[in-house]
Amino acid sequence: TKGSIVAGVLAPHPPHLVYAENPEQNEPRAECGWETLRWGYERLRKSLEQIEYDSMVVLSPHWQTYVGTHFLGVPSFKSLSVDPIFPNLFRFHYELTVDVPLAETMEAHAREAGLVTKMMRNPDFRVDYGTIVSCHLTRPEWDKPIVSISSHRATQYFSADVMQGHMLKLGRATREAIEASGKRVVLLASNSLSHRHFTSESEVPEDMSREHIYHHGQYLWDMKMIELMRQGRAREIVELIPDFTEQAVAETDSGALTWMLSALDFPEYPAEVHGYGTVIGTGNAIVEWPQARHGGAA
Ligand SMILES: N=c1ccccoc1=O
Ligand SMILES: [Fe+2]
Repeated sequence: TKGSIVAGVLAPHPPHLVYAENPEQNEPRAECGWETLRWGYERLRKSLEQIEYDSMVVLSPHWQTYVGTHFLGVPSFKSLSVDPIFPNLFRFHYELTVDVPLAETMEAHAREAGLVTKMMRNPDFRVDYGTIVSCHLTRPEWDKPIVSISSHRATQYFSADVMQGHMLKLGRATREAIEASGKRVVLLASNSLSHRHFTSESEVPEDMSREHIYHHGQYLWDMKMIELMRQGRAREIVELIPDFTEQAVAETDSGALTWMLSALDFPEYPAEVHGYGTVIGTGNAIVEWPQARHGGAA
């Protein structure tokens, strides 16, 4: 049977959200924090309970590669992930499985589409925190295999437009690979939206009296992009991403959102916004494109 993408999710990865959840895998403990976003992830999880799927595929801005797009290619990983900037918030003992056959099919389709690709075969590789946070908040049971895709640095090396071109191709290749695999897959674009942020931390990191958008202009950009999502205007979102990336210092620089909307073939139905909130001043939206409820696969 032909495989399908059953949902696409904008699934931001601030480690603060895992810190505040107090899961047993994370060493630090919090007294509260970022509840509106965490409730948004609860609404997402409830929505995803309605669908059957085999694997999750995530593109993470925090697995940064400099020569092409890499795919995790080892069946499982078990280690400790310490956030390089927030070791006081995120020291997470992860144990995960990888859908290596699906990753290999994706890598082959991407390579045939002319992209520079590589399978990552190092069993001692430390999985990045963006992959871990987005997968944990989407599926804390950790009972589904994942594929993790790196973000290359075309935006920084060349421009946001060069990144767009690569990600449009990678999205199409992802869709074709999933269809060929026969699997039901949820895609996760693991990025924040506007990304100017505070450079000093409160005495109590989860002190929500200190949490707010960094700058009014960032908020206006976030609301513009979210409104297009709600109106089912994915193509216009993608066309705006280079300006959004540059003017809101947005984490769409990673290519993750472009990749996902391309893989979904630019849905024209309204996306479901499960929540929006700031984390150290950055804008974060949890948004679901329920593909299976709109005529199935992309
Ligand atoms: N994108 C992020 C946003 C906010 C806070 C921390 O880490 C992140 O990686
Ligand atoms: Fe990030």
